[in-house]
Amino acid sequence: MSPIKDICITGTDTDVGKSVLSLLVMKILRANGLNPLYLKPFQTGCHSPSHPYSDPSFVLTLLGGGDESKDSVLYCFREAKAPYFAARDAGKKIDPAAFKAFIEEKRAMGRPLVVEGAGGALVPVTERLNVIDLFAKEENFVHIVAARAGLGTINHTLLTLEAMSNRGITRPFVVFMDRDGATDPVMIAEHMEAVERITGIRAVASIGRMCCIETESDAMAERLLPLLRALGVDTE
Ligand SMILES: Nc1ncnc2c1ncn2[C@@H]1O[C@H](COP(=O)(O)OP(=O)(O)OP(=O)(O)O)[C@@H](O)[C@H]1O
Ligand SMILES: C[C@H](N)[C@@H](CCCCCC(=O)O)NC(=O)O
Ligand SMILES: [Mg+2]
Repeated sequence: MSPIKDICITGTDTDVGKSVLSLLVMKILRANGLNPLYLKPFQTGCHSPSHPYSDPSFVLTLLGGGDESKDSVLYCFREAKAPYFAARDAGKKIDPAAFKAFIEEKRAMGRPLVVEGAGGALVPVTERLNVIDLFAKEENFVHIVAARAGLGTINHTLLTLEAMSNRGITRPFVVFMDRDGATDPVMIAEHMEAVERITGIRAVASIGRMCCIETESDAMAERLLPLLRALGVDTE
């Protein structure tokens, strides 16, 4: 058993910064004495899990240490599409039971899991199930929503939280990602205010643009300390 709950990272969209947030979560967990395992069960748009454009390559290279990228992916499909369509193009189907078994196998390693979705919450993985359906079926996960920081995010964030709530995920954490560094901090505060007023969920952090992720991510990861405390990790 890992000392904290495993973590699922869902997005309000593709390209919002889930992989960057996964990296920061991995870093802050490591900095606080844990040995997390990053998983990207459904990777699309790549030839192989260790392809330089894959999310595991991005996260694990910046994290340093051994290359676990092959072990962190369950399905990898070449087309840069929703997993269901990318699998279909390859003449394959994604099996939800295989996803469950994959998570169980990784859990048995006793390391906290950091599991990144693919695209946004409602992206299809099978004909009938989407990313958040599969995540919601797993017990004892905490859920983090990576939300874009810019204008339009109130709507996308609330829709995502509603979809999660409809599947029994009622208390996710929200992190606003200012990927382009273009959003006025006052506006980000307003996004947080709107989300909290309407859902009761308080955003735990906002992440600013890093000009160089390699050199700035350690410091940026510190912004997730409130999240760690909420997860019950003893922080130094
Ligand atoms: N805070 C940030 N500072 C600098 N660059 C960022 C930041 N957040 C995200 N990016 C960049 O934005 C792009 C999209 O981010 P990322 O790959 O994390 O998105 P994603 O949500 O994981 O997408 P996908 O759905 O493909 O998994 C990447 O090039 C990433 O390096
Ligand atoms: C190709 C992207 N990078 C991503 C899949 C995004 C699907 C978005 C589908 C949609 O919402 O229209 N793949 C992935 O995260 O592995
Ligand atoms: Mg990603």
